[in-house]
Amino acid sequence: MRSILDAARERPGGDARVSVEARSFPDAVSATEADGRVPIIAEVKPTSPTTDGVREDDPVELAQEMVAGGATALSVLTEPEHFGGSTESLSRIREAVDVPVLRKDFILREEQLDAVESDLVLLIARFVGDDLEPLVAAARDRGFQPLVEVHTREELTAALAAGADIVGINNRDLGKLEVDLGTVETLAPEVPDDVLLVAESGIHTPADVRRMREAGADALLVGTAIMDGNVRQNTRRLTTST
Ligand SMILES: O=P(O)(O)OC[C@@H](O)[C@@H](O)c1c[nH]c2ccccc12
Repeated sequence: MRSILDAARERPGGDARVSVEARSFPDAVSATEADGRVPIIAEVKPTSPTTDGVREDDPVELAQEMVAGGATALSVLTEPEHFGGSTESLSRIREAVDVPVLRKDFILREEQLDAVESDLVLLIARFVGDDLEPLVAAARDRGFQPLVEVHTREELTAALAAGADIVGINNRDLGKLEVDLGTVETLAPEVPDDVLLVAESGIHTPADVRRMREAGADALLVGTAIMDGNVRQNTRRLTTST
């Protein structure tokens, strides 16, 4: 199989520039907090390089179950070759729910932002390098709320310099694929208070949720632990683990 990045480099952009009216993620996070729940971004991830098997259920039904379980927002993989995602399922999901939807993909070039509408769009600092600042601006110009993903202190510095106001700290090292929840604990103190901090990956139990919240995460991005089994119950268990 081609590497994720080789595949991403060749993926086309959209035919026309999109202009989205984004559902506010910060507002959704505040509303969840006011409701006494933990803000969780639940991820629709049919498969991944670190998961066994493929989940064949209708992605729209999975998404609706996540919202019924109290998810604040959804993350939808649109990468086709390694994660079983599609831009089409993202569009169908976004139509079917009211919560903000994050497009999870490996965007490297501005035109790739035009492949599909979403509320948030993921930009991975490690992969975009020096293009981060122009991509953040290009995403905002289209109405997207960019979520900039980092894993190291250098990437966090670059994300803040690029003007990111929603930062995801990935506990998974995308090079080695190893997960360490200590990543968020180490880097969270460096994130300014006016930046929304999302803890990503490797969060499985209510104890993990509490640990990431204590470290300072405003919201948590959870894939595997929600996709594995009863999606609504799994989401509920994590959104109520205060
Ligand atoms: O399944 P997990 O460990 O809960 O992780 C979810 C999410 O953080 C992970 O899918 C992810 C984080 N960053 C990414 C970048 C690309 C693809 C996937 C990801």
